[in-house]
Parts: sequence; structure tokens; C-alpha cells
Amino acid sequence: QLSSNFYDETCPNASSIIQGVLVQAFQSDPRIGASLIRLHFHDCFVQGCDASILLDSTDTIVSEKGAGGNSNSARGFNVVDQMKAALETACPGIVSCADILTIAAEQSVALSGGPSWTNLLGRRDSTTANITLANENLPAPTLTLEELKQKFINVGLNGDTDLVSLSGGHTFGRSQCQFFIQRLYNFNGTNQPDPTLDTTFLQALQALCPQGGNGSVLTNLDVSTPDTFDNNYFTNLQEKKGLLQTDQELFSTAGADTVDIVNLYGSNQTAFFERFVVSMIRMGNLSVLTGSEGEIRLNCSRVNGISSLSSDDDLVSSF
Ligand code: HEM
Ligand SMILES: [Ca+2]
Repeated sequence: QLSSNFYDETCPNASSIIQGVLVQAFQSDPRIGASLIRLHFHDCFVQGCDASILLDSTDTIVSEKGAGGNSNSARGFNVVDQMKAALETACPGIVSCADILTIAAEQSVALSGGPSWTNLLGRRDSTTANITLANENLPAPTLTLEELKQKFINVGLNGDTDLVSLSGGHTFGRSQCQFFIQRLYNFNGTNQPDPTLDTTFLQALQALCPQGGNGSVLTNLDVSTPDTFDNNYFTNLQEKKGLLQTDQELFSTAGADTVDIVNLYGSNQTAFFERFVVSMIRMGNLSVLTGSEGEIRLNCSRVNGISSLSSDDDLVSSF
């Protein structure tokens, strides 16, 4: 059972310590908040919010960092490590890496102009990772709306308000060309671009992402206010200016139950913020480890009790 006062006695400054590192990181990287909320999302969708995404590979662990949705894409790990290091100095062995991701996600939203809310805390860290599940559960940007809904339902969220609210996370941050280029030239084998893409926006994206060009070129997920957490993501969708196929489908799929929700959020930012908070808390509660389950990792990228020597070979050669 998570609680809002979990660290009140054991690490009362946990939240402000995390915020100090985050504010510092924002100075050199305006994208860091977006990257951190995405880490929390990619953590929670794979065996729950247990910091499994942060583990590096070892003899017995295959890191989720190599999964399709994370490889050459997930970022911000170094800032999480800085947060953990600062917390270990202030209150050793107390604050879990899974809670760091949760708190950092909330603060990233708040510092970018979005809502703030009370974090429920007390998650513990996994001793395992699951790259197979990561490949299965993390949604690809080329899914149909039906497939997208199913990914959310599979982890215990719903395919309407949770899906639309949380997709609003694309109100900030960046995407590489490779994740939307299928819309620009030959959409679904039609030899035509995606018809649900605004023509002027299409031309700009084609100029940025030429066929056969560098797929890692970045552009803003929210074309109108790229670094602000607001409801413009939804007004963009109403104007056929969603960047990812999975973004635009929420509005452009005829008859879908997501259309009315996009319209509500597009016309009422308060409604978006309120429901975003509800869905973030629901996502943050997915399959959490509590009590004596799991552990409090001392280093977020590895489980406790593993020496830095990773194999017998290292031992032999160290004598
Ligand atoms: C609904 C299904 C989703 C799909 C298909 C999806 C897909 C993607 C893709 C392809 C990128 C670009 C990654 C890159 O270029 O390396 C991205 C970025 C991002 N996603 Fe999602 N995403 C989804 C849901 C979410 C949710 C639920 C959140 C948070 C609540 C979120 C937050 C973000 C953020 C903030 C970024 C920018 C990260 C950065 O700039 O580092 N996404 N997403
Ligand atoms: Ca996880």
C-alpha cells in the first residue's frame, strides 16, 4: 500500500533533493522533464513501476534498455543516477529508484507548466528485468487505435480516458524521424502520405525527414508549444498536426470513443489536467512492490549484493 507520507520520517527532504537535481538538469537540457516522465511510463508498463527499466545487463539480467521502445531512444538515466546519489548521501538506503522515477515525473510536469499533485510513495525496486515483456508491452507509434487501446488494457489501464489523457504526455519532448516517417511518403502502401496529416505540416516534416535520410533527426512532439505542458497537444490533433500516427488516430479515427475526449481536452485545459493526474496516479500504481517485496537498490542500474566483478574470469585475473 502506497502512501503520501512514506518518507516523512526517514527522508523528509527526498522530494526537494530530487527537485534540486531536476532544476539543475533543466538548465542545460530543456528536454529532460519529457525524457523522465517517459522513463516512468516505460517502467510502469513492464512488470509494474519497479525501476526494472533502470537495470543494466549482467550475467543474469537482460536489460530492458535494449527493448524496441527504449533502445537509442530512452534517455535521462544519468539524471536519475544523480538524484539517487544525492539521496544516498542524505538518507542512505531509503528512497527507491521506482519512487524517484515517480516523483521526477510529477515534478517534470509541474515545472513545465502542468499540474502538480501529491505523489503516492513506498514502491520498492525489482531484482529482475524483462526485455521480452518490454518488447511486448511498450506501444509502437505505428499501431492502429484498436491495438493501442489493447496495450493499455493489457496492463490494467483503460483504452479511452487513460489512453487519451496519458497520450497528452506528448505535449512536450521530441521524436526522431524514424518513428513517424511511415506517414510522410508511402502510408500503408498507398504511395501517398497519411491523409490525416495537415499539408503544410506534412511539407515541413518531409523537409526535415527526407526519404533515405538520417532517421535520428529530432523534432517536437507538440508543434505549437514544444516545452510547455499544456493542452495544445489536443488542439494540434484537431488541426491534423499530431506528430505520431498513434497521436493523430485518437482524433481522426471515425466513430472512435477517443474523439470526444480529445475535443473535451482541446477546449478545456482544466479537464485535461484533472484527468491526466488521475491517470498518472493509476499508472503509478501498476503492480508496485511494497513492504518487504523487492529491495531498495543502492545503485539504480544494478541489484544489490552484486560486486563490480561480473564474472569468474574477472576474479581469476584479479589474483
Ligand atoms: C500511447 C502510446 C505511446 C506511443 C506509441 C508513444 C511513442 C513515443 C515515441 C515513438 C516517442 C519518440 C521517441 C524517440 O524519438 O526516441 C515518444 C516520446 C515521448 N513520449 Fe511517448 N508514446 C506513447 C505514450 C506515452 C505516454 C503514456 C507518455 C507519458 C505519460 C509519453 C511520454 C513521452 C514523452 C514525454 C516523449 C518525449 C521524450 C523525450 O523527448 O525524451 N508517451 N513516445
Ligand atoms: Ca518496470
